Amino acid sequence: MTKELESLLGKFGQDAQVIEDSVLIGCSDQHEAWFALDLGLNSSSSMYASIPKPEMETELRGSFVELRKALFKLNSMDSSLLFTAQALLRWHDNHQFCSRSGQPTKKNMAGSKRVCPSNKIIYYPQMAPVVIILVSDGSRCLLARQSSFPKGLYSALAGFCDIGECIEDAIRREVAEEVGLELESLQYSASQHWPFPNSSLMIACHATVKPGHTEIQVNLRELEAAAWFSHDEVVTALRGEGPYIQQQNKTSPFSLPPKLAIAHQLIKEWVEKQACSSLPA
Ligand SMILES: NC(=O)C1=CN([C@@H]2O[C@H](COP(=O)(O)OP(=O)(O)OC[C@H]3O[C@@H](n4cnc5c(N)ncnc54)[C@H](OP(=O)(O)O)[C@@H]3O)[C@@H](O)[C@H]2O)C=CC1
Ligand SMILES: [Mg+2]
Repeated sequence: MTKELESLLGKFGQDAQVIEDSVLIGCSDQHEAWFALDLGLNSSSSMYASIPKPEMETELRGSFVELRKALFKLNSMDSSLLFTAQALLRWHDNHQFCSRSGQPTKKNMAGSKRVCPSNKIIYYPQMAPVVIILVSDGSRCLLARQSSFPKGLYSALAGFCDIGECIEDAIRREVAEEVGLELESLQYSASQHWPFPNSSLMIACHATVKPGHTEIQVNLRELEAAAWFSHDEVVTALRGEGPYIQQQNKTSPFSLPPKLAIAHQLIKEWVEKQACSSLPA
């Protein structure tokens, strides 16, 4: 495989030395190590900037796709490898220098850390903890959208944990800040590594509001809109069949995050719980 990569880089006039910038992202069932290498095709300042993207696509008989867009097509194993690759390669790119000495840092072979040769400080890749919460009032769930989301897409509330905060406090604060609601109960669901915008550890929970306390006050500095959605509306959106919703005098199909996003799993879990609780005893 290294030979194939050397020959590919050679075709584009690149030195095989760049392979040393690769990072270990996993291993196959047959114990073959998998590495990722950033060819820097999108960066004008990169040392690989001379590699023309269209020619590389022709050579590899494929096309480069933005990772966020690929989310709609990938399976969970490929996405997990690509998420690790994206997060780790970006971390190395952003930690080229020691923040104490200003000297260049050096990557270890696997790419699991960088060391400053002058003062021996070790830098490890970091993930920011982010809480993601699906709030329910018993029969409806609360979904919100930011202006940067694709039209009509609503997701669960999310936010970065502040320093010194536990997960429970971060959840209660984020929900209060973004929609002005007070939570009654919390239940952990699952977690996910998420490489956007940098490496985050998404911690997903279900939450319920105090009975009768359902009035939303949308914080328009953080969100474009937030609303309660019924079980039927969410089921229809999960099937990809709308319904249409009114948004800034325009109608857009109401849609939910892609299957690989933990928000999708939280929403699906909520729908299943609702269906079970409505069954006759
Ligand atoms: N996988 C999934 O299913 C989902 C993932 N997400 C992810 O969750 C993340 C957080 O959601 P979001 O609602 O944006 O968060 P927040 O509600 O915390 O709002 C984002 C703001 O928080 C501040 N902030 C605090 N700490 C950080 C940090 N470590 N990195 C970046 N910004 C920070 C920034 O404010 P300032 O600019 O004022 O400094 C930023 O603009 C997003 O990155 C998103 O990709 C969200 C929904 C679903
Ligand atoms: Mg938020």
